[in-house]
Amino acid sequence: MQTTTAAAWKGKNEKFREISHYRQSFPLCASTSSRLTASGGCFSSSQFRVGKKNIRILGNELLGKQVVTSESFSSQQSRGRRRNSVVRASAVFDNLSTNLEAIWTKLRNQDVLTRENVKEPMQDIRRALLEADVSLPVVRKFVKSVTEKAIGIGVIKGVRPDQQLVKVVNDELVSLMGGSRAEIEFAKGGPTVILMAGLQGVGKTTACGKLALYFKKKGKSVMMVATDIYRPAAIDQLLTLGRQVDAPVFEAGKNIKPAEIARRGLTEAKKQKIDVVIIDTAGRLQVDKAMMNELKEVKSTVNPTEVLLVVDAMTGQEAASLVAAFNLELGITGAILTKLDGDSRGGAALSVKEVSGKPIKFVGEGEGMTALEPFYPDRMASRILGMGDVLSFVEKAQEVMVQEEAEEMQRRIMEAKFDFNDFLKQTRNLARMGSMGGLMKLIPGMNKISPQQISEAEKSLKVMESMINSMTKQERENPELLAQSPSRRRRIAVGSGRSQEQVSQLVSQLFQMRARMKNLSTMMQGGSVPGLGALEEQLSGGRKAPPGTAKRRKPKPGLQVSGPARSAAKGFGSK
Ligand SMILES: Nc1nc2c(ncn2[C@@H]2O[C@H](COP(=O)(O)OP(=O)(O)OP(=O)(O)O)[C@@H](O)[C@H]2O)c(=O)[nH]1
Repeated sequence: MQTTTAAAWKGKNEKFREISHYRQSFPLCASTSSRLTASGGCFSSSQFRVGKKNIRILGNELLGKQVVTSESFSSQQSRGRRRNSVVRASAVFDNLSTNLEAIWTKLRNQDVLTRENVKEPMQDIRRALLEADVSLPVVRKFVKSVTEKAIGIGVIKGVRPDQQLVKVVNDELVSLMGGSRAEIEFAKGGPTVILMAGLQGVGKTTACGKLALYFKKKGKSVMMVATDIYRPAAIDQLLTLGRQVDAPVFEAGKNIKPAEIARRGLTEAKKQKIDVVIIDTAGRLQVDKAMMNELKEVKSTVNPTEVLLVVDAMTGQEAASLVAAFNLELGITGAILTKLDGDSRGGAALSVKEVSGKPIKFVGEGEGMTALEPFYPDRMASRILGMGDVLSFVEKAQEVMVQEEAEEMQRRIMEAKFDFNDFLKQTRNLARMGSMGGLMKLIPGMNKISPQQISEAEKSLKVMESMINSMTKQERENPELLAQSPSRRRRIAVGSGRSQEQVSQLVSQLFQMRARMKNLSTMMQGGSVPGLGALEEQLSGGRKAPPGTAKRRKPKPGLQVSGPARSAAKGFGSK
């Protein structure tokens, strides 16, 4: 039978915690009318009043912490039918997925994505994300970034604008959730120590058991350490879970400081040559000084490899703020998002990384010990959009387009016809790909470029774009006109708000690029790529002034190009 947990009642969480604790601490139920069994469970059919609702308890489970209610039972029954892990996580995003689906249809009759026609879908996306309980600053940033990327795409042959938008939204969702999977760090020597932190009832102890099983399946030996000396039955709960997953639990009773228990546990684990030590800690109703100090003490005592904050998905964007707060106070390495199988709207999964800077490392999707999965941003994004086939179709079409463009570009390069239109197209292609970083990595020999150099290059490309936009059609197609005419260069400088020196430099760079690219293509045919150093220099923002530009001590009105570009630039320049 499926069960709903005490904490699984959004908004009634705390009440249920109380009930849960009553059930462990006192022989009477919270309703005062039902007696508890000796083991802490209710007799069946007890009544609770939570808010305005009467909740009837139908049965009790392990450790008196799980309750099946009349209300939860029917909804759980229908949910139970869909109980494989993929579908369970999708269920969290059901609303968001449905809302997004409706949005794509609004673009069906468009030819291309423009600032105007994406406006309405973007407002809808904004609303859908807010409804999913994603935090407002995150939503704003997301919408801005999707808009910019969407309108920069242009036409991709055979791909509809709505499909393009799906792809952009997918890519942005992935990057919002951290890009790639954040793995658990393992200690270089000695046991890997994982310190678990979190508020009361979020699923810390359960997550300890789940993690223990996860590592055991990976062939590691695991020990759990019980340092929650405050909650009655917390130690028993961990011992039971330990038996369930077949992992030893270190406990030293309740009359000893948590940091000392942790220290002794670690010593014992070292003695037994245990690979992974998971330390369960006490939760509080809210972040308070005493809790933080205690955690800090445990942390400094055991020097953990990982500090994982367990947060409840049902608290939505609050979960994200909590991760940020704990990170500031304690310093954490990541989060475990629990109860993603519940009625949450998914906002936490989307907000945590952006709000806190810390990744979600695992998600809990049920009460059972196997209901824990590593968090993969790309898989989660696909689940939200549910459009895997559209995504791969757009990717394929983009590849084909890039290839066709590349072939055309290559032809023009070979013929030394690379002009300012090509230059602009390339600049826009780079922008369309999000960041130059991704592209650079694909070019052999270019992956050594630092992110700072890439961002400088991106800035410098923007400057270039502004100057090219001030050129006439003729000048773009025929850069020789600019090389020969200082007055044209002056006009462009005024029009683009740049200096004449910058315009001269740009013109000079184009000729150098022409020559180098020609060089490059000849070399590539011969199998070597020695010209990349020069290209790298070009793209890193022209830090070194190209020879023959206005950076020379005595700028000349015409342009001269030296080095490898000399042959191509021959004939242009000077008055
Ligand atoms: N549905 C669902 N329930 C969960 C999940 N993780 C934990 N729970 C349930 O949430 C309740 C609280 O879990 P615990 O592990 O006891 O929470 P805790 O954070 O250790 O609580 P304290 O020790 O009091 O701070 C239990 O009933 C768990 O079965 C999950 O991923 N999904």
